[in-house]
Amino acid sequence: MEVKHISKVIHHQTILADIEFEVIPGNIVGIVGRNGAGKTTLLRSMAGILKPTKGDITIDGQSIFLKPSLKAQTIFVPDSSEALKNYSTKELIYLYKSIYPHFDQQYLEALMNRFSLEPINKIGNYSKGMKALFTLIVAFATKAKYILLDEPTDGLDVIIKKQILQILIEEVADKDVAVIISSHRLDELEFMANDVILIKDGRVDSHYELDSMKELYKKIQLVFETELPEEIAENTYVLEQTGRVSTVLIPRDSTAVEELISSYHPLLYEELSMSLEDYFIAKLGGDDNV
Ligand SMILES: Nc1ncnc2c1ncn2[C@@H]1O[C@H](COP(=O)(O)OP(=O)(O)OP(=O)(O)O)[C@@H](O)[C@H]1O
Repeated sequence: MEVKHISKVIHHQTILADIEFEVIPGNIVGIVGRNGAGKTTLLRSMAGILKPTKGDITIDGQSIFLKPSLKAQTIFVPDSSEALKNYSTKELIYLYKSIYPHFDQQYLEALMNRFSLEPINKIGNYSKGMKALFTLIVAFATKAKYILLDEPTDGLDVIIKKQILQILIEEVADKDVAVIISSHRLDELEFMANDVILIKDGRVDSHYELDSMKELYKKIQLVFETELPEEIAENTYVLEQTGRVSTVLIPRDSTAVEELISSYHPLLYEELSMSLEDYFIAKLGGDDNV
């Protein structure tokens, strides 16, 4: 799937501006950004639900807006299953079968069994976690190639989250599908996604393959006789400072910053492993929820 320079303007407000990237089956792509950055609008555009003001979404080179049958290769799972709450599981399966020609009911039933989900007369009566699991299982049962998930693990307990992560990873490893996830949970994305796209004010601020991103920065712990020298604070990203102990990020290839640090003779200089979360906190400024 190619996202080709899409822009979306709603009521004279630019929600998305010139977004471009490619999604290759076999990958999990994380879309991160602060509230209101445009993640949901982007996912809904990729599913063909919203038509961009400019640009196009193509699958194998063909526009999903000019060839609507291609939309059956995508499924968008919203962050709240409110819209589905009055359906029974049976009705929902019937509905999805009519939209997705390759819907795999056997697979759905096998996964429902595995996660002890009984068929129900009203999906709204499932617990929040069961609803999330069920909608995810249904999404994979559609056999769509591009699964678009809006905050799939938001508000779920650790056990359900693990189950969801497990299904995601198994699906992508075994089948020719791509999963595109918007999430605030950077620690989970780090575990799952190979590709991370940071959206800021409707634009792609940065797009990194996880491994190459970790090569850009170095996380170090520093201890000085007194508190962190101001000159160092100004030339690094300070992640944390407790008394004389500071944790900072520095560009990996910057000898100038390394020299600056050593000129202050730290009592301790230790490299720590860097997480995706560290990077985004530095990039977006001091907020765990990007
Ligand atoms: N139909 C609409 N009419 C007017 N404004 C809209 C519409 N849809 C989205 N917006 C605006 O576009 C911006 C991006 O919204 P979007 O829901 O895509 O962001 P998001 O990154 O998914 O946010 P969140 O993390 O809070 O879900 C917001 O400022 C929102 O108010």
